[in-house]
Amino acid sequence: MMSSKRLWKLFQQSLRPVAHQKRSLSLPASAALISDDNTFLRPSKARQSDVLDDADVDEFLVDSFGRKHSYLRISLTEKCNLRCQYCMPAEGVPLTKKDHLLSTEEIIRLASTFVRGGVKKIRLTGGEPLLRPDIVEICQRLDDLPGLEEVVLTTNGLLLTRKLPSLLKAGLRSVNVSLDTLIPAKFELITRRRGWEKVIEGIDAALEAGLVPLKLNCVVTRGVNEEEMVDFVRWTQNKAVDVRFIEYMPFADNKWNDKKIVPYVEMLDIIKRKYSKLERLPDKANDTSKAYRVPGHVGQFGFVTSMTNNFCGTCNRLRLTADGNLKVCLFGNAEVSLRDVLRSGATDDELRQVIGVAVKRKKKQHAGMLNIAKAPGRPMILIDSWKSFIRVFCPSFRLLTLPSPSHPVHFYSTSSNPPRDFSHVNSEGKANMVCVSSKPVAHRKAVAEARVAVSDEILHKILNNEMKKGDVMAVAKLAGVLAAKKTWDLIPLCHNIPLDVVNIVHRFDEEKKEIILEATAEATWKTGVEMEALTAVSVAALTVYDMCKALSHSICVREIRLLHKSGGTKPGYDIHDEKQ
Ligand SMILES: Nc1nc2c(ncn2[C@@H]2O[C@H](COP(=O)(O)OP(=O)(O)OP(=O)(O)O)[C@@H](O)[C@H]2O)c(=O)[nH]1
Ligand SMILES: C[S@@+](CC[C@H](N)C(=O)[O-])C[C@H]1O[C@@H](n2cnc3c(N)ncnc32)[C@H](O)[C@@H]1O
Ligand code: SF4
Ligand code: SF4
Repeated sequence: MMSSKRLWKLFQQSLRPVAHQKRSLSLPASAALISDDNTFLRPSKARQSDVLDDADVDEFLVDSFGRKHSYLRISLTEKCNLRCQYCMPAEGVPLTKKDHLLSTEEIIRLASTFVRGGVKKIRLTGGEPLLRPDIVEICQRLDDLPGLEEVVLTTNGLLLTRKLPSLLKAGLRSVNVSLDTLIPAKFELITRRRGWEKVIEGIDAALEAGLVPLKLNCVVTRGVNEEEMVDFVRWTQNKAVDVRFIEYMPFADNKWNDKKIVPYVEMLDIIKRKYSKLERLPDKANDTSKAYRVPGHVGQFGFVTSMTNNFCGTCNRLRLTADGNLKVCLFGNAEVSLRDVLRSGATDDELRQVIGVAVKRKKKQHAGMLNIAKAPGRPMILIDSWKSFIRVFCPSFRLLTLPSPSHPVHFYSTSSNPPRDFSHVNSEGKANMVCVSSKPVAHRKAVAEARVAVSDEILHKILNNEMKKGDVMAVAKLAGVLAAKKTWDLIPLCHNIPLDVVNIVHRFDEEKKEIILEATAEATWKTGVEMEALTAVSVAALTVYDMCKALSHSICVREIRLLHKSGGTKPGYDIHDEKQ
């Protein structure tokens, strides 16, 4: 069988001719942009319409509500050169170690898996994406991916003037720039840094380069900038900008309470006081923004209403954090580490499988305003939102969600500093299901026992089958057999083994007042059945408890243990040998 490395190499090689061919295409007049050194910029890929075509999205990118995910947002870094009050603490966020972040190659590899699955648009974000030294290379290599229609970027604009020419050459198609105020001193207050003039320069550079309409992101916060909205709307008179007023999103870590939110309807009212006649523009499918225009203005404005009027029904977005976690929802806490899956040498199919499981778990909509406000982490900068929670409440916890039985390669990692001494968690903190593909099929047998200590009265009633709930031992044995068959469902890293037989017997030790349950499991397979035998007696013993608990709660399940194990390649185990 071809190794995944070889497969990947072949895949990359197969991309090159296509990429070269694309660069030699003649430039459509509308896309002809001239850079500052007077050379033609890289042609943007042609798009049929403003709406992403999601017709050919593969099943693994379709969630259980039928939403097709054709839009991927990749956070390139957690670092930022601003400290916006609503986003970051003054001291910045704790940074992930460099080798735990996705490398250039890993970003491209993961992106290509998504793109081959039907992703048409990739937005680079962060942190501040322009701080990533390889941003131009990433842009260019993403643009080379056949099937990807556009690579776009969200930035705070500080470094935009400097980086824009090379980014455009690399194929960047559009930019969203964040700007919350038109007053330089207020900029410093909101972002805790200087640089308003640089952002304005960046905006002008983008407009001059023809990136119109240029989307501006303006987070509106009560008591800070809501009165400035009319000034922004005035800006749209002569500038080809689309100012999006964003409802401030509260979350536990940004320490601002939800009273800071200015709801969409209130924002609209404030603007209408100055501009009474507004034109409501049609919203594009999957748009986060409700669009308006003052009649006669060149530009437009809109509202991103995540808090009061969610747009989850048409959500087509997935996110990749800088350390490689897939977030299926901005506000979801469960993340799957695609970096870990990738670094374990997974094939493309395995990656797709893992992504598919996560996508299928995507919720219908976000958890509502109040729950969002309580959510740990910083959803907008795409850092692992559970890190802080786990560190505080459960420092040694590494495996957030355990593997789904039907999807063996399914790693949920929450830490970059894993323990070293667990056999089923390797040195990178990954869940490690032992591969048994090379093991021989052999007859295997295991016997386990459990003891249940009961009162005289209970023992007497069981012996005489007088318990009100029914025949205790018959029910317990049945429960044990069912449990054995479900062992791989219950014990996370157990294999699914086709059992030949499970047999449970019991005897009474009247002197010790114990019921002794003994389960034998047998299979002809590649791996042993001791977990099946142990699960069988455990559940049988618990069922005895359940059947009898009306009479006493001092029933004690004890000594669940393996008595015998044989078959396969390793020497057998027998409790009697151990005693000798
Ligand atoms: N609820 C929710 N809000 C989002 C999501 N993505 C972006 N937003 C909001 O949109 C704002 C602007 O984000 P941008 O990075 O510019 O991306 P965008 O507006 O989605 O980008 P395009 O629609 O591609 O232009 C953010 O501040 C969020 O308020 C999302 O998936 N869910
Ligand atoms: C997290 S930033 C990353 C990209 C870049 N640093 C920037 O600021 O554009 C992406 C967008 O999220 C927005 N954002 C951050 N925190 C937010 C919050 N608490 N509520 C609403 N939007 C927020 C920012 O204004 C920005 O437009
Ligand atoms: S919103 Fe963007 S610019 Fe502001 S702190 Fe967050 S990541 Fe940095
Ligand atoms: S909150 Fe989640 S489901 Fe709703 S639009 Fe955002 S990412 Fe999509």
